[in-house]
Amino acid sequence: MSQQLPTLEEIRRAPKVLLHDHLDGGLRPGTIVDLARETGYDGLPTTDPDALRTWFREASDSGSLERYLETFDHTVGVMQTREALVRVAAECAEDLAADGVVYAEVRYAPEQHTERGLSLEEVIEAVLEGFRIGSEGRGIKVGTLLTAMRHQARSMEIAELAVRYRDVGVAGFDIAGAEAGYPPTRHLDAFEYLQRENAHFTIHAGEAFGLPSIWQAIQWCGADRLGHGVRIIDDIAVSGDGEPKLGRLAAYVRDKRIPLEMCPTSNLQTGAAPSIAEHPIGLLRRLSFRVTVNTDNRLMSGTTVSEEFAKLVEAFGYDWDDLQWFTVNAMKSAFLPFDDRLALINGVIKPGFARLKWQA
Ligand SMILES: O=c1[nH]cnc2c1ncn2[C@H]1C[C@H](O)[C@@H](CO)O1
Ligand SMILES: [Zn+2]
Repeated sequence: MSQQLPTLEEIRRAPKVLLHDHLDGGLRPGTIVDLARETGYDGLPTTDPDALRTWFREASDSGSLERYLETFDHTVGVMQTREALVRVAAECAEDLAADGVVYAEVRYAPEQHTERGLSLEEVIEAVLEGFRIGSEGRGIKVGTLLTAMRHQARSMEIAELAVRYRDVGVAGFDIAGAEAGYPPTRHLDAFEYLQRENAHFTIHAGEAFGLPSIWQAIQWCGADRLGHGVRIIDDIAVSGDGEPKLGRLAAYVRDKRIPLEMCPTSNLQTGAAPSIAEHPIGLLRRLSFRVTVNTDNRLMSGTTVSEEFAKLVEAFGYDWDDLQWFTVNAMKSAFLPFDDRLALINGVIKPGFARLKWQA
């Protein structure tokens, strides 16, 4: 039985979907070193790419989201010119395609890339250009999500840009950054505006703060999806007989099929979960929540979508049907028109998994 479980090599060949990946959390270490040199950024902890890769992993293993976020100073620090943004986005598309990702939504906060004089529009256009270059001929489609930082006050402006660029590669909107102390309702005007505009958005919620954050994201702000959402587990009681009982919020999330953008390795690093084997994804999958599997930050977590899947296979014994279920869940939850989602599910994902299952 166990030898039939998907291997990392096989998983890499499966057509995968990634909904939660930060552009500034996925740079190649060598590119960071090049860009630091080219742009005169002198804050890197080391200029040796291998040592830098290790540094990011270790510095992100702090158990605190706030400390984890400090490592982004260095990636954001080198992403301040048009050339740097084009390169980083193009390489991101290349790396995802090389991992077998067929559809991705990659997010970043435009407001963090204007230190050297770029306008928000120039930032957005550079990233779109990079994704166009990196995706071409590689069997991947990449959309972007514009993120507003939750401790800042620019969400309305960023939301307006998400609407303005929605037909040319921007798929939606998000808020990110430290969660405790910065509730989603702080940005209610931006979310209400997006709803009036029939636009899509996800909210980082239920990662470093609990149920009130998830409740606000859904019931006040109207989020289409939840970034992480792991703390929904706090509204599920498992009694002595092992039978889970859902509270009202957990039941609502499941009944409404609200997608959970789960990022297991990232959660271990920020202390949102103790281990992969104890990660709430196991129970949430069993209860048929609309769970999706994501990377969050490939550099900080030293991971890929395939590696996240492989870790879950190891911890929970997931088979090809489970991995296909996560993938179809993600595709159903994408901020893409319904017929495009269906075309990818029926034309790419199901045939791709069928081939792998047949070979296994
Ligand atoms: O997991 C996360 N939670 C909250 N904020 C995050 C996470 N990963 C990255 N960020 C922040 C840091 C980045 O600079 C920003 C935009 O991508 O989003
Ligand atoms: Zn994130």
